[in-house]
Amino acid sequence: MTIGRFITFEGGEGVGKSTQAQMLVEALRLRGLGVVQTREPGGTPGAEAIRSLLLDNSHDWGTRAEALLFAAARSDHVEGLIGPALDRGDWVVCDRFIDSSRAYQAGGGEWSDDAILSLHTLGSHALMPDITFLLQAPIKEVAERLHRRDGDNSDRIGGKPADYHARVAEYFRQMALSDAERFVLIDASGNPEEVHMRVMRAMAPFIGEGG
Ligand SMILES: Nc1ncnc2c1ncn2[C@@H]1O[C@H](COP(=O)(O)OP(=O)(O)OP(=O)(O)O)[C@@H](O)[C@H]1O
Ligand SMILES: Cc1cn([C@H]2C[C@H](O)[C@@H](COP(=O)(O)O)O2)c(=O)[nH]c1=O
Repeated sequence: MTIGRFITFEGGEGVGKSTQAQMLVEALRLRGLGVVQTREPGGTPGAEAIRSLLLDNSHDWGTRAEALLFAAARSDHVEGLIGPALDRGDWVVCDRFIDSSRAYQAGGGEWSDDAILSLHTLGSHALMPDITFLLQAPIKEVAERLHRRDGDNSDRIGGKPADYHARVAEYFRQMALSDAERFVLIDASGNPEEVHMRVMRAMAPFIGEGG
């Protein structure tokens, strides 16, 4: 008998989070588990509306408004979807969560980690994932994937300068190193099936396949 777990995928733009989240959801469902698949910013109608505001290139939000909007979207998402799913005993697989705010708005931006976590306490009862997969792959490989998918287009945050994204990547890495119980570092290079195998190897103890 397994209990529902809250699993998040984190990492920089285009590293393969959505692809791996989808593959994990299918693998868990094949094992008969109830799984809710979701993403941030978004996941509920209210949070999806905030997503459009945040990522649309038509308005350049200041760093304060940006962090507050991400926290507001997350609050609606936790209250409307994630919390109820976990209460039912379902598994939740989420593409990005609080660690993205820590990496992008604190690591890449001007907020402190404490400030971001305080907003999370106010907005979302400080809910933390049970397992966080941090996907990492060489910049060149990821750039090729992004170019194949998006051409020269990017959203407001994806289009920020390379040094911003380098700070975000380093912050993700530091978070993972300082919380090795929750984070699992995944080598996201190679084809999607190879990456999925690495994720499933790390999942084995949680789904009773640890041998
Ligand atoms: N292991 C892989 N090898 C090659 N291509 C991949 C791999 N994983 C994902 N892709 C492709 O790379 C692109 C980015 O993948 P995906 O959308 O899963 O990344 P993401 O991290 O969720 O992106 P974003 O940060 O923009 O949401 C997609 O076109 C996807 O099909
Ligand atoms: C949750 C969250 C996200 N972001 C940024 C990261 C990305 O640039 C976009 C989300 O789009 P994608 O579908 O994952 O590419 O938003 C952020 O800055 N802070 C956050 O908390």
